[in-house]
Amino acid sequence: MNANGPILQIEGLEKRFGGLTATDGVTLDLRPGEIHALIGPNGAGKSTLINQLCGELAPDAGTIRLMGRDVTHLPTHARVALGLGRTFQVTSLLDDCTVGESVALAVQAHAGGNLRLWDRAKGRRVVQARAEALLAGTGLEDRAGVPSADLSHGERKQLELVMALALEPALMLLDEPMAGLGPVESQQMVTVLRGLRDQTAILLVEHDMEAVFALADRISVLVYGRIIATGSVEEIRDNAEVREAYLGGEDELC
Ligand SMILES: Nc1ncnc2c1ncn2[C@@H]1O[C@H](COP(=O)(O)OP(=O)(O)OP(=O)(O)O)[C@@H](O)[C@H]1O
Repeated sequence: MNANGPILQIEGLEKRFGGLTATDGVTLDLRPGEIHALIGPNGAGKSTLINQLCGELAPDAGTIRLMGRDVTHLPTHARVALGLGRTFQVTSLLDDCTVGESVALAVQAHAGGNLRLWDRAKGRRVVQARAEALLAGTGLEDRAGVPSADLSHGERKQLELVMALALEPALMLLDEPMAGLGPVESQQMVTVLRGLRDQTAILLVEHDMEAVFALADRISVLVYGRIIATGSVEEIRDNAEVREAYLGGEDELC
């Protein structure tokens, strides 16, 4: 793969449900280190697109390339092995585990057989150190001993993100990371996501426009399954077609 080539290339992707075209010729790319937001009204086809990228839905036409590799017909686990990471709209944590244990489990799962290179004690220290490094700067550093069940909604979202990052993905698909967060938690999540730029490219599906404008390098706008515009925050804010389609032309996109 070309190191400066796109992390993700989607070309002419199509998905139909009976007579409804939920993904209608979507072409989109993600560059290394980029936060690319995907916005659009309810029912525009954002989840359908994400599910095709994950391998949970098979497209009817088009291609998906991950770091140059055609993954269109690969199963989810093969895409994950190639560097695809994701979080979910619904939290899916192990409530019996503490924050520290949860992250350590994810680190251990990723390290797999490599841990056998060391004796048990050394292996545990390596996992522990990596888990602490992942938690640093997330707002969860001081919560390592707390059971996941006792976390606030915002903290659970952060923990899921950290666990997904333990797998060192080249591309993270984030499905509404701000959903259900209060203003303080949202701000914290924005800070955490901004800090991830060096680690992974991010495709961010998000309704919270303040967060999108604060984070996105580029924004793509999906309406009725079609991308009607891709551009910088300023370009999208000033785009009359976007305002018309997204807000019924009533107001500025703000
Ligand atoms: N499994 C399915 N079978 C039939 N129609 C579906 C299916 N999944 C989604 N759709 C339809 O496809 C269109 C796109 O839905 P999708 O959930 O992808 O939109 P979305 O942009 O994610 O919406 P939201 O912002 O509300 O989550 C909608 O009209 C939806 O009803």
